[in-house]
Amino acid sequence: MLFPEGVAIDGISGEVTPSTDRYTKKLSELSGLFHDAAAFDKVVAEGGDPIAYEVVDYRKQECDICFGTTIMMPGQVGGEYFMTRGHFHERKDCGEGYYTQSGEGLLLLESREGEVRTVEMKPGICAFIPPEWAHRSINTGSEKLVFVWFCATDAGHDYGTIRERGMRKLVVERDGRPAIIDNPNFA
Ligand SMILES: O=P(O)(O)OC[C@H]1O[C@H](O)[C@H](O)[C@@H](O)[C@@H]1O
Ligand SMILES: [Fe+2]
Repeated sequence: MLFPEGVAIDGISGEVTPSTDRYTKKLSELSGLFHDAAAFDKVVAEGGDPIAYEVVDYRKQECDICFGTTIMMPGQVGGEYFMTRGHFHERKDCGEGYYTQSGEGLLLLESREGEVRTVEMKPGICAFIPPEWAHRSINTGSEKLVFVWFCATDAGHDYGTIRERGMRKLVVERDGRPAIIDNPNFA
């Protein structure tokens, strides 16, 4: 039987207390994601394989909804900002919400039909991710980007589609500001 509880979420650190699970993605685990492979190898080697992001869950299998935080470090690879892998949900009826607590970023979304949208990520903005839109978050700031996400417990992740062909757009720094450009490697 499940019991109600208040879960503390620290909007600066992203810590969830109590949490049920967590994982850390080191930059080296994101091989193939960034357009500049040589720059990627260099940042991994010279930066001591930094943490790119961490995900902390509050998830109970006996319940339909779950939530947690994603804590994204600032950083760049060949001018491209640190980002998450990006995924569609396995369940085609499942959307998601991302409520930014601190930092600044861009949520890059791509529909199955190939339409691209971005939603600004900053404190006070809750991004609505409809079903069947792939989503990738990108830390465009110089601080941690911390957001609370909530979705169906069994939404599932389809990483393969984005891993194999990338997303249509990249988010890079141009003149000190984020710019959305065509992905030259999009296949
Ligand atoms: O799973 P990624 O695409 O690497 O993104 C990292 C994580 O971001 C958010 O927290 C989502 O709600 C998670 O479901 C996702 O796993
Ligand atoms: Fe998701």
